Amino acid sequence: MIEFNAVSKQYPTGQLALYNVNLKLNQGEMAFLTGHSGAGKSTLLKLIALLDEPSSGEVIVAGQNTKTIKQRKTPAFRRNIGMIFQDHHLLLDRSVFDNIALPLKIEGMRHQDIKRRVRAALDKVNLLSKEDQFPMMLSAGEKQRVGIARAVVNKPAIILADEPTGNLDPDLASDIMHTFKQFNEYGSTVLIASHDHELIKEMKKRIIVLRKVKTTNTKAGLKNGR
Ligand SMILES: Nc1ncnc2c1ncn2[C@@H]1O[C@H](COP(=O)(O)OP(=O)(O)OP(=O)(O)O)[C@@H](O)[C@H]1O
Repeated sequence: MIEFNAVSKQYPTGQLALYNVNLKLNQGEMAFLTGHSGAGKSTLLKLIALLDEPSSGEVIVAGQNTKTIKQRKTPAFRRNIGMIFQDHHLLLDRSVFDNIALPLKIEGMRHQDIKRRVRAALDKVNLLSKEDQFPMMLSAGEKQRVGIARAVVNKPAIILADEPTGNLDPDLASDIMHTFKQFNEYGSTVLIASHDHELIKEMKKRIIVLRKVKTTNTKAGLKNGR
């Protein structure tokens, strides 16, 4: 489902964020991406979601080399991917329902279908009773769950999460990880970048360790800690 072949990424500043990364994540798999701060975890996720492109090597997602995807096809491609960030990026002046409905409205879906899909997503993250509330009225864990509902409302084949539990206490963090596990059980391929080693171990899924590229030793790359 996701394949990196000899992928390197150098930012225009000259910073080498990834060097010679090889990785394969099968359809329906769930894995954690870990490594020190600056190891390139966010960069790797961005390359999958077409938010940036590799400097060299191939990133293959759902059978397509991301370099060959034309700009006008990018929105359709991204609909296969649900992305969750640590700071959920919710619109504070919109209700929970409207935040989650946004990607479907952009797609031009009919109101009745939007309602059905938003409620199904809210149900999956256990927030059905909060659809009329505004983000300011929610706890940190609830806000994060709204972010997850918005990312999965399109029923994406791939779910990517960048430090989704970074601001949460251990119980809430565990809850969120189990929510991801459920989406994986429904069939989505899930890749989560996280520093939370204890929690990751508890989840008993594959762990991929990214090593920070050292400027003096560009052979550093990715070690697959399966
Ligand atoms: N837009 C950018 N321009 C220049 N350098 C960048 C950019 N984004 C990231 N970097 C650099 O690339 C390297 C990898 O960054 P990245 O954010 O991918 O790491 P990370 O493993 O996600 O780190 P963290 O755990 O701290 O979030 C870092 O040295 C970072 O400073």
